Amino acid sequence: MNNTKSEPLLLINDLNKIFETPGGRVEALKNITLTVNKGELLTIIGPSGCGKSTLLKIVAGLDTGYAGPVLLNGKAISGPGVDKGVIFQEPRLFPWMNVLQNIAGNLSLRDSGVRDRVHGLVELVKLRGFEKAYPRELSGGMAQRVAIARALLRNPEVLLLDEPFGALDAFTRVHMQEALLEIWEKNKTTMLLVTHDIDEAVFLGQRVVIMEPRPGHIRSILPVKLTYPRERSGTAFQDWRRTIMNEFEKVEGPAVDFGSHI
Ligand SMILES: Nc1ncnc2c1ncn2[C@@H]1O[C@H](COP(=O)(O)OP(=O)(O)OP(=O)(O)O)[C@@H](O)[C@H]1O
Repeated sequence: MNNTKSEPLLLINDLNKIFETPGGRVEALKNITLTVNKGELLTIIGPSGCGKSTLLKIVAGLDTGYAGPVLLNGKAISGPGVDKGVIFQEPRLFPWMNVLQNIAGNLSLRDSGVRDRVHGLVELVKLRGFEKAYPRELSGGMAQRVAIARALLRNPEVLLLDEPFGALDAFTRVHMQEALLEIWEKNKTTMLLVTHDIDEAVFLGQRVVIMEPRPGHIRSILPVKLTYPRERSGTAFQDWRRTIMNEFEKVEGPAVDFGSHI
């Protein structure tokens, strides 16, 4: 399935980001140009320090000190907001709130509209039966699904996922990748997902952005011309994995995870 409309949502044009540090200037991002279409699922991969998180933070509006236009729906991103959902490696749930309350956040569950939508999201992320559970009672994968539901409740234009499954064991990670694809196919939310895992990048991405460090820049953007669901053990998947891997082997920098699949 390919639910991408060729309508641009995110336009990044010659983005440059420099950190001034006591040790000198760090060119975290250099000449980043990227267009992401509405409904697209894009994965970003690269060795440590190539600027993946910095790029995501800028799109999230969490870092506004950069040069070069970054436009969401034609408007410059000027700060964080509910139109940009962010998922980090750790789910960042409130320990004193149950699943429903964590998803609702500052929205009142007494509002029947909110309640209905929260319950719909509980279904979507497959947490029925755990509505009243507290974060300490959830597995890592379940907690991450709560975080995704919480972001989706706000109807974000784009969901930004920074190594969302990096802290999970390989088995749970594979399940979460499948769950995320299901959510994406049902909800059609545009997603940018940063990962260290080539398998994950190829399994999820319609396009894979390969970044390189010092300075952080895009080395290449490769389409993965495979329909969903993708069969990891299939020849076509392995061929695409090899194509991305071949490109990746040219990247300089610390090693990445070449295979966390089970
Ligand atoms: N707040 C900061 N102050 C100074 N330098 C920073 C800051 N944040 C990031 N950097 C530097 O910018 C570069 C890119 O960092 P970034 O965290 O975006 O990389 P990354 O690709 O996400 O790495 P990782 O995969 O390890 O998370 C690195 O050299 C890093 O040291």
